Amino acid sequence: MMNSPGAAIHARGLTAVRGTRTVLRGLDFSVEPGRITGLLGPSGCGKSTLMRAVVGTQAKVTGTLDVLGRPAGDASLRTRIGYVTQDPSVYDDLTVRQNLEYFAAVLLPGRRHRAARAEAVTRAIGDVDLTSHADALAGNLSGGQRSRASLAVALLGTPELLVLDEPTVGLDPVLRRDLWELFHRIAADRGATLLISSHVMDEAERCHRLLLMREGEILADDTPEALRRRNDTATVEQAFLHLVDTAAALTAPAHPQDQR
Ligand SMILES: Nc1ncnc2c1ncn2[C@@H]1O[C@H](COP(=O)(O)OP(=O)(O)OP(=O)(O)O)[C@@H](O)[C@H]1O
Repeated sequence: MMNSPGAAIHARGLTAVRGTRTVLRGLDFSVEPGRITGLLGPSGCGKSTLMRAVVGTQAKVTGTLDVLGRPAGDASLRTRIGYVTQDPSVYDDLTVRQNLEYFAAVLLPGRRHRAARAEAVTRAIGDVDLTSHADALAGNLSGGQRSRASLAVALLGTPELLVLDEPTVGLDPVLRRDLWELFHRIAADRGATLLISSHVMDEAERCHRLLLMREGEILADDTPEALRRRNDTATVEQAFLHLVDTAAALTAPAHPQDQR
C-alpha cells in the first residue's frame, strides 16, 4: 500500500538539459498517490526525460524533485519504484518464468528468500495474465505479451510507484484496453501510483489525472473531465489542441516583422 503522505511526486522548477538543449523547462507539478496520472504530449516534448528524472536515471536535472517523500534517485527508492522503458526489458532466450526468476534473484537474493522469490514470480506472472505462457520463450511472444512480461518484471517488488513509458505503443485496441484494465486494478487493489506516458490522446480519457506537455513545458495539470469542461470541448484531444493554439498565440510576436 502507498504509505507516503501527500504527493507521490512533487516537482518545483524541474529543469533537465540533454546535450546543449534544455528539454524540461522549470516544471511545477504534483502527482496524486494511488491514482493513474497520464503524461501526454507529442513525440519529443520531454515525456521520457521527465520519467527518467523521476526514477533517477537522468543526468543534468536541477530544481526540486521529491518521489515518495525522498529526493529522486535516492537509493532507498530503488525497490519502491517499478520502471518500464520503451525498450523490451526481457531476455528473448529465456522463458517468461526464467526471466522473472532472474530479476527476482537480483531483487531478493540469497537462499533465505527462496520461497518469497517463487511467490513473487508466480504472483507477477498472474498479475499480467501470462500464466498460460509462463514457459514460453520471451522471443516467441507477441508484442502485447512481451509488454506484459516487461510489466511483470516491474511488478515483482510490489512497487508503490509504477512509471510506464508508452506501455501500449504498437498494441491493438483489445490489448490496449486489457492493459488499461490491469493498470486500474493495480491502482485500485494495491493503492499504487501509476505515471503512464502516451502520445495517443484517447488514452487520456482512461486516466484519473493528466499532465499535458508540449516542448518541455506543462500546458495543463487537471482531470480529463475538468480539461474538457474548462476548454469547452468534447474530448481531451480537442482540449489539448485548444491549449496548444492558445499557448502559440501567446508566444507569437505581436508584429510579424519582429520575426526578422
Ligand atoms: N541524448 C540526447 N541529447 C540531446 N537531446 C536529446 C537526447 N535525447 C533526447 N533528446 C531530445 O530531448 C527531447 C525530449 O526527448 P524525450 O525522449 O524526453 O521526448 P518524448 O516526449 O519522450 O518523445 P517520444 O514520445 O518520441 O518518446 C527531444 O527533443 C529529443 O530530441
